[in-house]
Order: sequence, then structure tokens, then C-alpha cells
Amino acid sequence: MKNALEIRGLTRKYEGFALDSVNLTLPRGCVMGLVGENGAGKTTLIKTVLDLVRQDSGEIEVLGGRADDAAVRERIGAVLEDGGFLSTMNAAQVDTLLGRAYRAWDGAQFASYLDRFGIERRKAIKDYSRGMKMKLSIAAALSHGAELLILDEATSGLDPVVRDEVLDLLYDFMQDETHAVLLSSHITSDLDKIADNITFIHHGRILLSEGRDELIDRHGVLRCTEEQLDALDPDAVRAVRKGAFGCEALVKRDGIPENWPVEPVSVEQIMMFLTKGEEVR
Ligand SMILES: Nc1ncnc2c1ncn2[C@@H]1O[C@H](COP(=O)(O)OP(=O)(O)OP(=O)(O)O)[C@@H](O)[C@H]1O
Repeated sequence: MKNALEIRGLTRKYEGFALDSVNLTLPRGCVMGLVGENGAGKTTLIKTVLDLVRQDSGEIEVLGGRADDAAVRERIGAVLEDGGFLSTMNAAQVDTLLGRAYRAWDGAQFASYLDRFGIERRKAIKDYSRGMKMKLSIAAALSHGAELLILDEATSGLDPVVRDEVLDLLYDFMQDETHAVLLSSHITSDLDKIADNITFIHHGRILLSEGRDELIDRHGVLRCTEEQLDALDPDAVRAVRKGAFGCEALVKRDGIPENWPVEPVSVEQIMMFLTKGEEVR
């Protein structure tokens, strides 16, 4: 079966920023965490995939088609940072609106999510907490038979209990192995819990995109002197931070002699190295 998402050579330029020749593959059955600091280009990438922002060049294939095709859009569930609904609306009105917008809209399913989340149908969205707004958006995204869920910073600003509820929903959604999730976040601990693949974006460029377990297994942190660092195979060193008492390097384990003390690394540390390292290779 085709991948859920394939992006080839995607470019979108703004003044002072460019999403630059992005290539990305999200297989079905996979949760991909899109990680990057503020302004890295996560939202621009996601909005381009959703056809909310037009690309300058490149190709995007979503669920085997194009996102400007209404039949394809039906099969994408999107949760954007701002929730996307008018703040004066309530959940009952969202139900009516989306019932008209989506042929596959499942009002009973939406109602069951509202009950599960304790969302009152007549309360205006402007009076919701951030967590409730996010849950409403996710309930909507999950109520029209989506195969691909795209969530932009859906978990940031949520307390740990609500965050876990959201992650549980994603687990449920992924029980169907033809489904896929693209989840952007700068909270890497959320991604540790759920992401199969990690994609790092920095200044509009993809620095790496691979399985989370392989990423962690293949890399490590080495603390050493500058002289020791210079003696290493340059291809084995991905990023370096230098301090008064030596260097800290993100290294590829297979390029480092066996007796060197390479320590385990977390996704968070990899992100810090790749975005804040003095030398990123
Ligand atoms: N419509 C626009 N016009 C001009 N510049 C834009 C526009 N949208 C985004 N940008 C710029 O593109 C860059 C990337 O923004 P983007 O929102 O994609 O980053 P992000 O990784 O989602 O950040 P955050 O985590 O803060 O949401 C920023 O420098 C932003 O100012």
C-alpha cells in the first residue's frame, strides 16, 4: 500500500525564511514526530501538506493523492494550533457545520468523544480551557473516518493528565495499521512515548528523519578533549559543543573506537545538539 505521505523537494519561501527542498516519507502504520524549535518551519510544512499554504516547488502526495482533492481531504484529520473553529461557536454547532462539510461525518462518534471528554454541547468555545479546545479539535478530526492525522503542537500547553489522554487517543487511532500520524511538537518527551519515527527540522531544512529506536541506538554522547575529537573520523561526529573543560559531541557509535566512553543519548539531547551545537555537520 502507498505511503500515507510523501514529500519530494518541497520549497516555500517567505522573507527571511525558506522551507528548503524538504523530502519526507511517512509510511502507513507509523507515528512521525516532527521536532524543531520555534520558527523551524513545522507549521509551514504542515499547512503546505494540508494545502492551506501553497508551495513554490516540489511534490506532495497524501494518501496516494493530492490534498487539494476534496476526496483526499476527507481522509485527513487535522488539528492545528489555533483549533480552527470560530470562538463564538459551541460543540453542537461544530457538529452541524462538519456534518455538512464531510460526507463521512459520524455524529454519533463525535458525540461519544464529547461525552468522553466531558465537553458541554452548548458552551461557547471562547469559554473553553486550552485543553478542552484541543480535545474538541481532536474529537472533530477523529469523527470523519480519517486515515491520516496531522497535529500541530497538539500537546503543548496541556497539563500532563490531558496530554496523556490525547496520547491515548492516538494509540487507539493507530490500532488500525493503515493509519498514520504526523505530530509536531517541541515537547520531545511526548514523542518518546508515541513516535516511531523522528524528523528534525531546523531553519526550514530536515536534518534527519529516521526510526526513533535506531536514532537512539546509533547515536551517543562523547565527552573528550579537543585533541581527542580531532583524532576521530570526522564522519562519526554530528555536532559539537565546546566548553572550558573540554568538548561534548553527538557521535555515531559505529564510527567511534570501542573502548571510548560513549554515553546513551535522548531525543531531547539530539535536538539540543543539532539546533544549539557550535558545529553541526
Ligand atoms: N504567512 C507568513 N508570512 C511571512 N512569514 C511567515 C509566514 N508564516 C510563517 N512565516 C515565517 O516562517 C518561519 C517558520 O514559521 P513556522 O510557523 O512554520 O515555524 P514553527 O516551527 O511552526 O514554529 P512554532 O513552534 O513557533 O509554531 C518563521 O520565521 C515565520 O515568521
